[in-house]
Amino acid sequence: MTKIAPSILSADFAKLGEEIKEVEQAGADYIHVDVMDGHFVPNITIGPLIADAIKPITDVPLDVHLMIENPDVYIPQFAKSASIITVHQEACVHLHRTLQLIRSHDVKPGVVINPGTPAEAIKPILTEVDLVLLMTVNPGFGGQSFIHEVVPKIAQIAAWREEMNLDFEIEIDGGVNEETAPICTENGADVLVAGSAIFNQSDRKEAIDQIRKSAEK
Ligand SMILES: O=C(CO)[C@@H](O)[C@H](O)COP(=O)(O)O
Repeated sequence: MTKIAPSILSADFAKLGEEIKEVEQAGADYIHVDVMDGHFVPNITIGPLIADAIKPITDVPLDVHLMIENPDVYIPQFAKSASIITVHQEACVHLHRTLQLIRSHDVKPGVVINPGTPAEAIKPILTEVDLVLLMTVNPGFGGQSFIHEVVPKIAQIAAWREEMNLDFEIEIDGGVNEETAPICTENGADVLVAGSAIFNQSDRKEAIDQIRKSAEK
């Protein structure tokens, strides 16, 4: 079954705990936590203190997406709460070492690439990851439109996964909704991140169910 990861970037931060409880009860598979530093991306969001505060209120694994420069500095802090930590290929000077650092903290390592980065940039490290996250918007903000030109990269990563006999998950993030979800899954995606398509709806269960249903058509 397609996994759904609500992105709390689009939640109401004044009642974050309630928002997380609601998507947990609505069947979320991961809670997607967008960490932005105002340098790698033009926005500032969540730090390790917030991730630590979220962790005890939910049984859903935290999928922490680091959109920050020098991620190695913050990995030990986020490792206290995260089940998965993803780092950007574009932000890592020594990507292989950074992925091993994440695993050394007993956290699943994942790699992310921006829409403008070719799939080939991460081919040499696919053996090191539990998850590949393909951005279908330029990172920094929720509510943007899905960039369709990324779709062939989903299929390419899925083909390499099969050829190399690997079993990492493929996650898609940005502009995912009922219309774009099936495009992702028919090309090999397993996990769909959705922010505005879930949190902008009053009935979060209905929103999650609809995205999942359309993804599995
Ligand atoms: O990482 C990001 C944005 O940088 C995403 O996780 C967004 O939060 C997704 O929001 P929607 O496009 O689903 O509204």
